[in-house]
Amino acid sequence: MDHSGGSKGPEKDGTHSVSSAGTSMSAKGQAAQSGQRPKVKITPFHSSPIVCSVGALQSKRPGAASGKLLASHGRLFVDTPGHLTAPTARKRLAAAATAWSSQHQTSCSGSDPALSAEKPQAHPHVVKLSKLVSRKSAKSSLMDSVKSGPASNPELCHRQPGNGKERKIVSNSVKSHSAVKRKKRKMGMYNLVPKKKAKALKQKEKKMEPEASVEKTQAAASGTLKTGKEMAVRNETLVQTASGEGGHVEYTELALDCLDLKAQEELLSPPVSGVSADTEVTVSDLAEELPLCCCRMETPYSGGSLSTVDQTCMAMESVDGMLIRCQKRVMKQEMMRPSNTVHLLVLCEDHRAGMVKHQCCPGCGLFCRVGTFMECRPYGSISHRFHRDCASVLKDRRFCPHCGENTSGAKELTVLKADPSPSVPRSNPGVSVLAVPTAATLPSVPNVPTRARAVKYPTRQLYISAKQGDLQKVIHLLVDGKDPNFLMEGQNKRTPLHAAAAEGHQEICHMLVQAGANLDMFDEGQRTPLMAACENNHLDTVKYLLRAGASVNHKDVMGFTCLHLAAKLGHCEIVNHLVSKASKYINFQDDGGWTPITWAIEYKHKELVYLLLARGADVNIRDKEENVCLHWAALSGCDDVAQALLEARCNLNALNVHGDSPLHVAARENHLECVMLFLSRGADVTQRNREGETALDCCIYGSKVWTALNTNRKLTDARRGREDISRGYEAIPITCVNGVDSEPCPENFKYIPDNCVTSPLNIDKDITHLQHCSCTDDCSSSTCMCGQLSLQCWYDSEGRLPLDFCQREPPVLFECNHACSCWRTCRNRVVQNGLRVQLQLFRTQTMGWGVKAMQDIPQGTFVCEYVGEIITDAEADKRDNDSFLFTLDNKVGDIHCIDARLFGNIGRFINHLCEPNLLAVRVFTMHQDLRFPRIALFSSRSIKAGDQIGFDYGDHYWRVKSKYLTCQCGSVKCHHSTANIEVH
Ligand SMILES: C[S@@+](CC[C@H](N)C(=O)[O-])C[C@H]1O[C@@H](n2cnc3c(N)ncnc32)[C@H](O)[C@@H]1O
Repeated sequence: MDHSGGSKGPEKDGTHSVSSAGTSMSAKGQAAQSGQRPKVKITPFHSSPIVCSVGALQSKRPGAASGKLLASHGRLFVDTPGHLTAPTARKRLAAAATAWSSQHQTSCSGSDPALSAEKPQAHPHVVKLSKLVSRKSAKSSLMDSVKSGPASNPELCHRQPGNGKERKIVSNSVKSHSAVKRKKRKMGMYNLVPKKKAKALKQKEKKMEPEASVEKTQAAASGTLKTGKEMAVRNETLVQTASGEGGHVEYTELALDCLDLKAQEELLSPPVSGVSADTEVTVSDLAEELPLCCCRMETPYSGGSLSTVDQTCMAMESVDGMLIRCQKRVMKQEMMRPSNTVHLLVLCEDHRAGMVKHQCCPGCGLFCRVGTFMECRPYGSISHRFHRDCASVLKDRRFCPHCGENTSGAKELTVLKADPSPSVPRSNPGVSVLAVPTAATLPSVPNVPTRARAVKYPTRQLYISAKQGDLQKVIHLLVDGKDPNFLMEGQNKRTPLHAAAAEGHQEICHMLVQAGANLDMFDEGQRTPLMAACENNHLDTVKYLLRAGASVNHKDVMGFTCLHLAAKLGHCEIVNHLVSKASKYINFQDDGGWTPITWAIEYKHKELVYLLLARGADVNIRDKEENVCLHWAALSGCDDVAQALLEARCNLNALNVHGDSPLHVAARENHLECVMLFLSRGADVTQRNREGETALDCCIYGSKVWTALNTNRKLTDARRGREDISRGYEAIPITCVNGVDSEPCPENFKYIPDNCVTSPLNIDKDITHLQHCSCTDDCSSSTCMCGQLSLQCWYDSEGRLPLDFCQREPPVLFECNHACSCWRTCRNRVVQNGLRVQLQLFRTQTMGWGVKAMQDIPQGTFVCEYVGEIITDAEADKRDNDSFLFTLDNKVGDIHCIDARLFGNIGRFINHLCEPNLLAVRVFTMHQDLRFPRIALFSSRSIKAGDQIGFDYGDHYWRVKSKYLTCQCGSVKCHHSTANIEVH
């Protein structure tokens, strides 16, 4: 490339040797004579050897240098599933259904304003490209690794609801068993049966059967007694005052824990039919024993430590269609229930007392204190309360579910307001309306025929019906005693609640929950019913499950939360609801380190991305490959999402583990819009990844993305070059301007701040050969205070040469260096400190590029060094372009040159001035090999800001060059212009 700029004519020929008095340039006359192409070197010095410095040559002195609750809210039903007799279930489910409807009505909220969050403008550059260069998503690879299945996950195994629960139940039985041994309880698991009534019942049953299945109970009881004896059964006779009859009634209490486990199970569980599905059972199968109450039974609590929430009474009152749950604090953890057809309850003292008084209906488990209910008074003052529909039915005859007495003697009572009974004070602050309110909008519970179980279904039918949304059948099956927590084989061990939630059958969900379904059961993938509802976009079901107490922060085997699932699938309303309920989970990371917004970005759910941004999603969270959200936007090619992320301050220059920036990813994926956006935001187009690739290297050659990147790089280089041609290598940036023509900033050389060599020159840098200063104090000008003068300091306190510095025969300067005893900050170090004045490369009118001062420069100031490639004179002769040769000829040994043609600094652009303001001085700093001085340019007079700086190339130079070139310095005193030459 042409650097000569305004230079006129060829400059690469003519061998000359010229010297002048002040400064000189030399040309090789011998070479010219031998026919070689002449080389002219700038030699502004006299041809005298370097002998000026005091002691410079004579004093080389060697050696002188010296980083769950398993149960849901209000549900501790972790033992046996609820077994509902037909009327009980109907009643209870109807109440639940009423409650459901109200809840359903009140739960559906409107959309969130966040959904209408500000949407960023799409980037105007929209050009489609054809080919994608993609790398397998790290996400998929990580996903693969995560998909190893739940079996490998210890937490999953631990939480396997089926296994865990079964183990737990067994464990608890054993635990309670051993607890009996350890501790004598006053209230144990007593089966309180009035002897007489038991006898009466037996007689009645005898009359009624033969087909009645009392045998079953008897068998169990028999087993009970047998085992009870063996286990030292505690038999007690209780005496109750029967004021109505004025006599005493004897009750025999049998401790249930004296039963063997199998017997207990038989007593506490519904009859398990071995009949296959769809097989009609016989009449004898239909016969059942009359279930009597166990209001005085108590079961030790076995669910571990209870949370504060669960320390409240679980008693439910039914008042005018409203279910009201007592929330008083419980004092005892032992559980009670009115019959084995309903759940075990932890009760407050009031309700414990009410339970013992038979005020809780064995059919539905609701307390009978307000409203209309039946009262059986078998013995005058003894009151058994139950609901009309909850009476036990046998052969179309109805019996008190507490004692088995015929209900013909029972009376219907209506208590309009709170029972004045002290057990439940009217103003009891511990009683409140449940979070699940009641209303009348639930589809009416179908009328399940009492005892009409003509068909037995397998438990799995409950799952199927729940999935199909067959509410009637679900209720029927629950009434039939099917386990609502049954794990469906072949369906990832999901429960009926999973199935109902996944299909959005919230009314079935409610029935299942009411029947004891665990809200947070995991399937094989460690997913909960809430997750199933979220994944399938059933907002109402999600709302219901959350209100019912489902946990929102569970993670599945891949670490997904509900939010991840909903975000991945773009379920905006679900995400909005989840975030509104539990915003703290918005930045949860799954096993790949991805947050919900990462998934929304990757799957291009723009509205969802905006929603999550508005909700405060963190866009700079790193995934396991160190990607931030912008990497994923670049991968998906959504420039408007990328823009929104940038506005949310996502890091444009974030690098992942591969060293890729978002620009790399967008370029590789050929997403032009994203590439343009990133470039417009200042993405670093020169950034290299770990494979050394820039974004330009990653894209398709010749594509529009390639064109955009290539153009940008050129512009970037040009801009940077204008801003600082030294590329940051100088302490002060050197700007480049061109107000003359269209010539761009020079790029045909490599800017180097210090001289370099391209072939070995054996510069002597032996420290023992270095002159040194022994000053331990400040090195002062002219005279070293240490008294062992070896280096003379020419610089004044401002680091300038003195005004009387000999410009005609400038002395050679030796600066202090590492061999000296002084500090690095000593005064005798100027040239080695580099550029300190503001300079600018500018385009001259007649001399090509030149250099100007951008500040006032006092005389004697070090301005810059002439830096280039140090080559031998012979090498210089071989080179074509001599425009940048500066000879180091010092008459001491081999001649060398500095060629700044290929490697140089700002000095290479300094022109010749016939009235120079710079003076070239030979300086030694880090070595003192006299063949290789540094060429330092000092101001020979004061320079004004804006003045072009230049030195005298020497008469020799012009003698040679005048044939081809006339000086364009413009000085009235110009010695080398054509006119002046003619004058001379
Ligand atoms: C070391 S370079 C200086 C930078 C040069 N002007 C450029 O554009 O790269 C020396 C060359 O600059 C040009 N030059 C320097 N001083 C000049 C002057 N006084 N008159 C004419 N040309 C000059 C000549 O072409 C010379 O060969």
